[in-house]
Amino acid sequence: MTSNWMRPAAWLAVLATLALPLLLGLNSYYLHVLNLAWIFAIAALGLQVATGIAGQIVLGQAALVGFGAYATALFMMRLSLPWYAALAAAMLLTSAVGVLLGAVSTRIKGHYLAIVTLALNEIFRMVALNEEWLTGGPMGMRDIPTLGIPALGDSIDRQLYFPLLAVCFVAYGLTVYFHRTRTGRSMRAVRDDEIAAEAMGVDSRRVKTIAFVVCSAWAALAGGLYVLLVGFAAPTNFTVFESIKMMLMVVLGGLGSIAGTFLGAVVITVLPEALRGLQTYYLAAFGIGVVAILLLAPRGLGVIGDWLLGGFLTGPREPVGEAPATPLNLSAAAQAASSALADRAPVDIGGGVLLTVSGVSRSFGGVKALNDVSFELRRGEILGLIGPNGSGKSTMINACSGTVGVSGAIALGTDRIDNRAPWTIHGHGVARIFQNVRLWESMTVLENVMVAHRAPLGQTGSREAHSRAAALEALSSMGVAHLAYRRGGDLSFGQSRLVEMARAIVNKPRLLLLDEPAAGLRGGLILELAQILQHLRAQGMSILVVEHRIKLVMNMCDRVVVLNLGDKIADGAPAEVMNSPAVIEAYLGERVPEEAPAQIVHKQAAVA
Ligand SMILES: Nc1ncnc2c1ncn2[C@@H]1O[C@H](COP(=O)(O)OP(=O)(O)OP(=O)(O)O)[C@@H](O)[C@H]1O
Repeated sequence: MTSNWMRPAAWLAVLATLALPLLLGLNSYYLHVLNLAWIFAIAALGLQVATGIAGQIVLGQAALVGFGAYATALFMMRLSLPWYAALAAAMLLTSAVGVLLGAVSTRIKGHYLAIVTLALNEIFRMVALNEEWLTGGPMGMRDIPTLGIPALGDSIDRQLYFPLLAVCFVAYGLTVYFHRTRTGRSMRAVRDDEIAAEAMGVDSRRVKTIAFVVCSAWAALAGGLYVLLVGFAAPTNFTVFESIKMMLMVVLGGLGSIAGTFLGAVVITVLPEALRGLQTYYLAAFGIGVVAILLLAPRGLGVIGDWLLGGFLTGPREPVGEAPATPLNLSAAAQAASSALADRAPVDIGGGVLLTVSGVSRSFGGVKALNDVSFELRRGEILGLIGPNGSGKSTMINACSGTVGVSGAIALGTDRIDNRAPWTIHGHGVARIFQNVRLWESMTVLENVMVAHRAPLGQTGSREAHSRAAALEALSSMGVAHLAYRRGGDLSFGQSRLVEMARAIVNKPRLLLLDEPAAGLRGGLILELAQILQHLRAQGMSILVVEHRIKLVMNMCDRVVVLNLGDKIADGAPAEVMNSPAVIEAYLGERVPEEAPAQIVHKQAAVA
């Protein structure tokens, strides 16, 4: 716990340290190095957004900086634009390159994308060297008008010291704000787990494109400021070595840490200059210095930077409920559920069909995971989807949520949802939980739920405040509001499961797809969960639930569909289905017609 005065005091110390070089009259060479540090800090910030925040590895940032530098110079020299218009135009043009990179990233992922972005350096070098009429070739562009402000000092480095620092701070401030917006959260969700993000309504293509646009815009700003400071641009200023240096700034600053990036940029720019006295050994000493910092602070300098930013990164924190005495406690939520149920008329499940699955098939190599499966789920119904291991249950949940493609048709009401993007299906009112819990581990529990929330159209007031309130309400209904500010990765399996449930119900979906919701929960909690599902149904949600515990299925479900080796083998009321010889055979591998459900339950108990 830090005292209230420590953070403001640290900020004052940081600001004083930044002002000191100019106030002490440091010579122009050192001021130049620091000016380059502020400029590199902006370029590295762009890289941090794409790589650290959105998880898209970019190894060609220097090419984007160079593109921005040349574009700024060309706009000023060939089109006679004033510097600010040239800089803005260069940022726009480089952002268009970002849009292209975004399009590429939807097709090429991970390390392959890194290789593609590495090629950017070579493409830039070839064009800059060979298109002499445009770029000046190997000699580059010289005599670019620099940005002098004579009133601020005798040399250009003195004049631009504070203005460059101010631009850098504005860029960092905007990015910190962006980090906690809906788009910033979605980016972090895509980075942590893209499949879960898409299933929770995040359009990953859009989010990645925005990340590349921000990355390119900040790169172009850095490139433009660079030519305005030094007055020239040559291919050798923007090589693959510079790209690697910027990646080093991001890694040293801590992947995902905005403030850390600034510290990383300062260290990587200033350290080699400070070690110049070692002459031929200075690069070796620089390398050793970087390794030493990473050994001492494996999470990067962001640990310091993020502490300085404190609440700015996560936004306001409203008080949340006390942690219950036991680690997990659903009883309050279950009690609320049962009293709400007592107040209601019995649910009408005769309100027509909500989900229609017709002739759905899906194969993985030679394995037929689903084979011409058809069934219906009525509005207000809890439909159990059961079957032995490997029978195709999860594949069916994946097909209904858009995570896998299928042949055949799946319709929600009158809308076809088969083979549609997961975020489109989520927009139709379908939410899910995964068999293996998939929270976004680096984000807080509250952020996890807020990512999935969609503010209704015509909503008055702040969308952000509305999302926070809805997320807290969903967490309360699952009895885990007290975990709101814990990191997703710090929860037990059972807690994660309940948070995932809260994330799924935050929009009050029309259809809830639950893949083994009781897995990882203790006995008492399972019964309470069953009560809560009844409550959700009473609120108008229809539920398709995969469950292995037959007793729970018998208690909770209105109807049951049974799969075996991809085929549908039964469909009907639980008791009737459990007495079906085909089901008994599928579960027990033998024909035992009498007391069948009891035997299946008994066998499960023996296995458990
Ligand atoms: N992505 C995939 N790649 C290859 N095979 C897959 C994939 N997903 C599922 N399968 C195969 O499809 C079959 C059905 O799998 P699925 O996970 O849908 O079954 P399940 O009924 O949910 O099983 P469990 O109860 O064990 O979770 C299995 O043979 C599985 O190995």
